[in-house]
Amino acid sequence: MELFSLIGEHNHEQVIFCSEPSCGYKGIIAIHNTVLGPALGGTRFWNYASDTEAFIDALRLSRGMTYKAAVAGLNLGGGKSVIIGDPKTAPREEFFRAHGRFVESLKGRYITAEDVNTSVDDMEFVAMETEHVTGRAATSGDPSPVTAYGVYRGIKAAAMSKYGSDSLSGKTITVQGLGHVGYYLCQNLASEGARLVVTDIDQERIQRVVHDFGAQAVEPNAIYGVEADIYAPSALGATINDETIPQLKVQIVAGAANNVLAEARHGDELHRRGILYAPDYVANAGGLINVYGELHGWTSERAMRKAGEIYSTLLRIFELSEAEGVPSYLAADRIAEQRIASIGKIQQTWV
Ligand SMILES: NC(=O)C1=CN([C@@H]2O[C@H](COP(=O)(O)OP(=O)(O)OC[C@H]3O[C@@H](n4cnc5c(N)ncnc54)[C@H](O)[C@@H]3O)[C@@H](O)[C@H]2O)C=CC1
Ligand SMILES: O=C(O)CCC(=O)C(=O)O
Repeated sequence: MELFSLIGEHNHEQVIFCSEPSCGYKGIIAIHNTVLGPALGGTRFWNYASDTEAFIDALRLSRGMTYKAAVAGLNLGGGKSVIIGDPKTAPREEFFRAHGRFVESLKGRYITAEDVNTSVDDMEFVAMETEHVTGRAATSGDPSPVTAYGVYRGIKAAAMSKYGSDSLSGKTITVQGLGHVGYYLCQNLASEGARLVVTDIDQERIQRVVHDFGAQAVEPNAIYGVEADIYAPSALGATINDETIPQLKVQIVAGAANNVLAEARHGDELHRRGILYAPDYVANAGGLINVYGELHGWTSERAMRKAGEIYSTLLRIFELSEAEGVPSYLAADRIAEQRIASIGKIQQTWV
């Protein structure tokens, strides 16, 4: 593997490999682009099969954050970090304080927060070593309810574009992943009368959603073939791929997961089949909006209001996609790239 060719493929600015042998901590911090501001993105804790897999995940996730911040109109760049290890057995305080020290070494170029398998409690350990951490207990807390609300608004926008009405009452929605975001997403959807078909690899999480929202559960791999209106991927990425696309019997794909498309060409394929795709980084920007508030005077009302705007942002993207005859993921990318380019030019003036 040629490291610099991978870093150069999407113009990442910086990647740091971090190690603390005393506790076995191994982490990677990837900064994709800081034209709009410091790179903000959560920390994912995952038992990666290889260091290469972790490295590529950090690259893909951090790039997504650049686009997410740009389209949401935030003054943030894109970054993300991953910790390699078993989240069930690793010593939390040692790992997250070690991670915090490496975040601190970047002096604010990278700001962290929660992601898969990391919690508000973990961020408190990070905060013992650096101030460049958000999603703190005393301020904005767990971003997941805001992320879920934004995804819910995104699903409604997709319904409006596809069906001419944004009502989700009576619609069948499949939800994959019932963790921090997935649970609250189901709550939002159920409260509007949607019929939920759900899956997870964790039985307890399934039972909670079946019990609380009357959802029907299916096996993890059966979710793709369920006849439904909308598929909401809300676990890990790359679930829209060569294997799953032919199984889909839905009209809309809109969920919380980052990097839903295994490759860009899978977005082209959804478009070709007439399946409306709400670009992941647009639909799931609520968490970023929430933690961004921590840098600029956070209030719950402001975060929810701004996350609600995901509805109009997505409608704009769907309109652009239709007007220009391009897939929705490309329309979103264009909006992000235009903002980064134009603000980048303004900032060339020395002040
Ligand atoms: N937490 C947040 O505010 C934000 C999260 N996201 C993204 O949303 C997704 C979910 O995040 P969280 O809910 O925070 O993570 P989480 O770790 O709380 O939940 C993920 C859930 O997915 C399940 N899962 C894993 N593999 C699966 C599979 N193959 N099939 C079915 N279920 C599976 C896990 O058991 C877990 O319940 C991730 O892709 C994350 O990057 C994006 C923006 C913000
Ligand atoms: O929501 C968060 O925890 C911070 C932002 C982030 O990492 C994400 O949107 O994926």
